[in-house]
Amino acid sequence: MPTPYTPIQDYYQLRHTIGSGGFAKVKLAHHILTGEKVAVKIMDKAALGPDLPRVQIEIEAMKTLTHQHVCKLYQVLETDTKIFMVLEYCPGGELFDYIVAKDRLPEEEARVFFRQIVSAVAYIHTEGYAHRDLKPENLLLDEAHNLKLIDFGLCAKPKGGMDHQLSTCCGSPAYAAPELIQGDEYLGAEADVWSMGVLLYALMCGFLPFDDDNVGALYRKIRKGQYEIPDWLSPQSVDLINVMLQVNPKLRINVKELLCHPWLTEGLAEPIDYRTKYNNNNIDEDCITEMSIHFKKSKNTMINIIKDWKYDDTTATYFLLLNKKRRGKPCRILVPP
Ligand SMILES: COc1cc(O)cc(Nc2ccc(C(=O)Nc3ccccc3)c(OCCC[NH3+])c2)c1
Repeated sequence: MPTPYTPIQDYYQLRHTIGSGGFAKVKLAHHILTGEKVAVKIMDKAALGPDLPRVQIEIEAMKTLTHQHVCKLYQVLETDTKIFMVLEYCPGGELFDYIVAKDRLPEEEARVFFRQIVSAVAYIHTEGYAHRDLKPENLLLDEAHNLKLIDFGLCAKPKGGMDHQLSTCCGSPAYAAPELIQGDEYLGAEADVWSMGVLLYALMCGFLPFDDDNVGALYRKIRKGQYEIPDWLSPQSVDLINVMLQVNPKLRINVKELLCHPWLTEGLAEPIDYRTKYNNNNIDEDCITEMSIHFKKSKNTMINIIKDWKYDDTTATYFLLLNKKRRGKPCRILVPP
C-alpha cells in the first residue's frame, strides 16, 4: 500500500522509522533543499484525542526555544489527519542507553553532560518554561556527542510567570519531586531541579536514588528523600546531590545557585554560561545570500520573510543552512534555483 501523499514529501525524503512512542513515531528524513538530515515526529490527530492540546503547547514552546542544548524544531506541517514536527537530528541516541552501556559515568564525564543539562534547563526557565519531564530518555546525543533536551509535551508556561503555582501532576514517578507527587501546588522550576538531582545521581551511580516496583512504596521513598550514597561519589558531588534532593522545595538549591555550585564550576573561572549561542535577531549573511538567490528575492525581502519565523520550509531552510555552516560545510542549497 503506497504511503498516501502528504505535503511533507514536497520538502523531505522520508526514510526509516527511528523511534515510536505512545501516539507518535519518529522517522529519519533528508531536507531536499539542503540535503541535511532531520528527524520527523509524525502524530495522528485522531490517536492524540484529548492529548492534542499538549502537542500545540509543545509546538508553541519549541518555536520560542533556540538553544545549543535544546533539540531544535525546524518546521511544522499539518494535514486533516496528521501533525508533522521536523526536528534536529540526534543520531547519538538516548542518554539513558549511553549510561546503561557504560554502567555508570566517571565524574568528569558526568560533569560535562550535567553542565549541558543545567544550561538547557536554566535557559528554558529564563524563557518562562518548565520542562516537568526531565529524565535520561529525554536527553539525546547529537553527532558531536552533545546533549539535546527533547519532548516538551509536558512543559508548562504558567500564565502568572515562573512563580505561579502549578498543580497538574505529570512526568515519570522516579524523577518526580515530592511536592509534585504529594499533589501540592508546586513551582515548575523547583520540580525541575529535583528531577535534575535524580538525573545527576543516575549519571554517576547507574541506578536511581528512589526506586521500587510498587508505586506506593516508591512515593514513600521520594517523600522521605532518603537514598544510598555509594562510596565512589566524591564529597563535592554528594553535597550537590544533597542540595538538589531536598524534600522541602524551599530548602532546595535553585537554578541560579546551581550554575555556580563548586562541583559544576570545577576548573572554570566563572559560572556555567546558559545563554543561547543563537541570535535570531541578526540573520546570518551567508544564509541570506544563498536563500535570496534560490528563492529569487532581494536580500531585504528575504530577511523579512525569514524574520516572520513561520516554521515553514523557509524557517527550516534557514536553520539547516546555519547548521551546515556551523559544521564547516558549505552554506549551499543543493537544488538549482
Ligand atoms: C524538541 O525536540 C523534540 C521534541 C519531541 O517531542 C520529540 C523529539 N524527538 C526526537 C528527536 C530526534 C530524534 C533523533 O534524531 N533520533 C535518532 C536519529 C538517528 C539515529 C537514532 C536516533 C529522536 O529519536 C527518537 C528515537 C530515539 N530513541 C526523537 C524531539
